[in-house]
Amino acid sequence: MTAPQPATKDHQPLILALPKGRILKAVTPLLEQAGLTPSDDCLGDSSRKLRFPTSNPNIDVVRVRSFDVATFVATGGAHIGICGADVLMEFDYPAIYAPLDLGIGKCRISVAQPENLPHSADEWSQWSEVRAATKYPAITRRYFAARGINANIVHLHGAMELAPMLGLSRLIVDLVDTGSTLRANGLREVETIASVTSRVIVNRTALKTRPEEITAILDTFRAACKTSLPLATV
Ligand SMILES: Nc1ncnc2c1ncn2[C@@H]1O[C@H](COP(=O)(O)OP(=O)(O)OP(=O)(O)O)[C@@H](O)[C@H]1O
Ligand SMILES: O=P(O)(O)OC[C@H]1O[C@H](OP(=O)(O)OP(=O)(O)O)[C@H](O)[C@@H]1O
Repeated sequence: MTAPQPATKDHQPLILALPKGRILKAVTPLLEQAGLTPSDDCLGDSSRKLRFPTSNPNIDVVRVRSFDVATFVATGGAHIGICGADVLMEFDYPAIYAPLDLGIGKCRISVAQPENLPHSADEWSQWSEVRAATKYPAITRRYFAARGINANIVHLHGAMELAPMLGLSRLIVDLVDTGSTLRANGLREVETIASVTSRVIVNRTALKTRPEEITAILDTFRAACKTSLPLATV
């Protein structure tokens, strides 16, 4: 890649949307490898700033909630982003192209229920309705609809594991990695809906209007992934 030239009035920096939290930590070594090190205050919690320059004068980073990364990229507010496949599956935005799996943020999205209930998904074939707590209403509806079951959703934004014990729902649909959060709350995984890793995502229009710059960034991420993948796990 040729040395990046500074952005000018007529040539605005590309915006890369990153999720705060665990993915930001995991992706930092990849950003460094890709020559996109954000300014120091991007990684700390003390700054109230949300937009940061990087070591590449043509690329600025914005730090947003993980679900909002997809929305910023789909609407064109950001040209590129990094987010979990769970978020992409939930929104299914046609404006987003997800060309690169970074292999970080590995987990799965699963259905879980209290340990003391019969735990075979076969039992569900008897049901026409189920109440499920989740922050993934679309994924949950689709999953149960494919089995002929109408899912009544209790839409939460965290602590889904509390829902069955407090009578909000029979099931939850949530992310599982080690399974320790489920176990600590008397739940067990019944079925995996999908495996999840984090992807580099691109706004399709931006890819058409600024193809060389975006392809160059994708190439640097690809190269960075090859060299640092074994270290870059959440
Ligand atoms: N336990 C986990 N193990 C590995 N990856 C995870 C785990 N939980 C979440 N992820 C991945 O990290 C992404 C961000 O999750 P994180 O928990 O950091 O944010 P969040 O709490 O969902 O976001 P916010 O605080 O913005 O609502 C998820 O979309 C998923 O792809
Ligand atoms: O299987 P485990 O290794 O226990 O990981 C699963 C937990 O991780 C995520 O929560 P997170 O830690 O991000 O907290 P929050 O979403 O409730 O804020 C997810 O929502 C589960 O609660």
